[in-house]
Amino acid sequence: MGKTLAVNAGSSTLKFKLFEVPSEEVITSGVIERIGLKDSIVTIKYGDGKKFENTQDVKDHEAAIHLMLDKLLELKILKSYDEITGIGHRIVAGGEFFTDSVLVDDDALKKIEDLAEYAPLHNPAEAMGIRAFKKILPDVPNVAVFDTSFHTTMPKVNYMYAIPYEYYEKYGARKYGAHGTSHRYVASRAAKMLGKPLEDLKLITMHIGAGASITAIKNGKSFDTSMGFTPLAGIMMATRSGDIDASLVTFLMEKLNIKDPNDMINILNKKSGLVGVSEYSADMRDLEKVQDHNDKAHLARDMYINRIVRYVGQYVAEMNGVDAIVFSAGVGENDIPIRQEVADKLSYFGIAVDPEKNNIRGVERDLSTADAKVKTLLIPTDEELMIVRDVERLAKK
Ligand SMILES: Nc1ncnc2c1ncn2[C@@H]1O[C@H](COP(=O)(O)OP(=O)(O)O)[C@@H](O)[C@H]1O
Ligand SMILES: CC(=O)OP(=O)(O)O
Ligand SMILES: [Mg+2]
Repeated sequence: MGKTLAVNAGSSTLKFKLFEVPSEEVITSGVIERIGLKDSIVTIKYGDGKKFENTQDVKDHEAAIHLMLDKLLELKILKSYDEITGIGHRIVAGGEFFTDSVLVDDDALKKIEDLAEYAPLHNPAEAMGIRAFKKILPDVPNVAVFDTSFHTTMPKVNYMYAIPYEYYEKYGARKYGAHGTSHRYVASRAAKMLGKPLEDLKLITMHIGAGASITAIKNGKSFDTSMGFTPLAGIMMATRSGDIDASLVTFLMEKLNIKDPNDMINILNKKSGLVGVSEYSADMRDLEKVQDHNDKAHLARDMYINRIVRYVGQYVAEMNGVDAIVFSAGVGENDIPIRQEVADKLSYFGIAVDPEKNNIRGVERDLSTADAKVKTLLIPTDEELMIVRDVERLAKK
């Protein structure tokens, strides 16, 4: 018996769950949303139905980690940190180096920090989280669970870029993808909901939150995914551009008189996507509220939908078919009109969502109409459960 904490640092959020192990009972679950924006939202569920909620500014992930640690004691969820017997950390980039989760020693931590170029918005904050725990609990095992691991099954034809081959060999310039822990989880749930072995299915899983990616899963394995060398590629996101013509980078650097390429990448990572186009907000909730009288907010939502539809179409073609599509993560679990519009635009494939079934947030449900040829599923993701299982598997070795 023990308590394992799963820490999941996203680009705009810090999520955490404290589990009783091995029962996997959730003792506490918390989320700090809108990190770095005005009015961050802190929600912690604990005890028998108790809930702590507060709106306060949380300026970065370091502040979020400290807030989480303080609240665990303040709310008397823990008497002391010593009750924690294992910690699992979500790490976005593992490159070709980490094909599975690992127990974090000094070498692994250094490697995670060295991989920062592969996920600049994520790995530094996530490594900082590991360091924070190593400091307060030096003898408790930390396990790193990588977003990229699930995608290591992608065939070469799908992960290679059409650039000189030696850049792949020398520098690891290839597609790695992200959100693998989430895609893996929702795919296994989808197989259960469909009552079929995962190995027999073609699925398209849409993890659409602040960061967003779409994965083609064939025979239970990641076959292709929309994120690239870093999580900047693929569909449009909260603050990230998604796919653009690479020539725009140098063209805009010249126009904007930008000398440091990192400053340009920073614009594409942090000032683009929904917030860049709408000039209003990175949060879909804000855009939904104003879209009727704000043309740019409306355009941003329409572009977001268009990019999802494009990728689903691409993956239906690449897998030569699809059995089900899955909506998950912040937008996928909560934005009812976006789910409906995406499905309506994909009707050619036999995708059809029943508006009544779709009128729901955050629960597992088959949203399809009775005559839909391809199922549409709503599956809330649970990266933390996958993380805690890997802690159990590796810390006991
Ligand atoms: N009720 C809602 N309606 C529409 N969008 C929502 C809603 N709740 C959350 N979201 C969207 O989900 C995003 C957060 O997604 P999430 O997957 O939790 O984040 P992260 O990518 O940081 O892990 C928010 O930025 C917001 O756009
Ligand atoms: C990889 C990534 O974009 O993660 P998140 O959605 O949590 O920001
Ligand atoms: Mg996330």
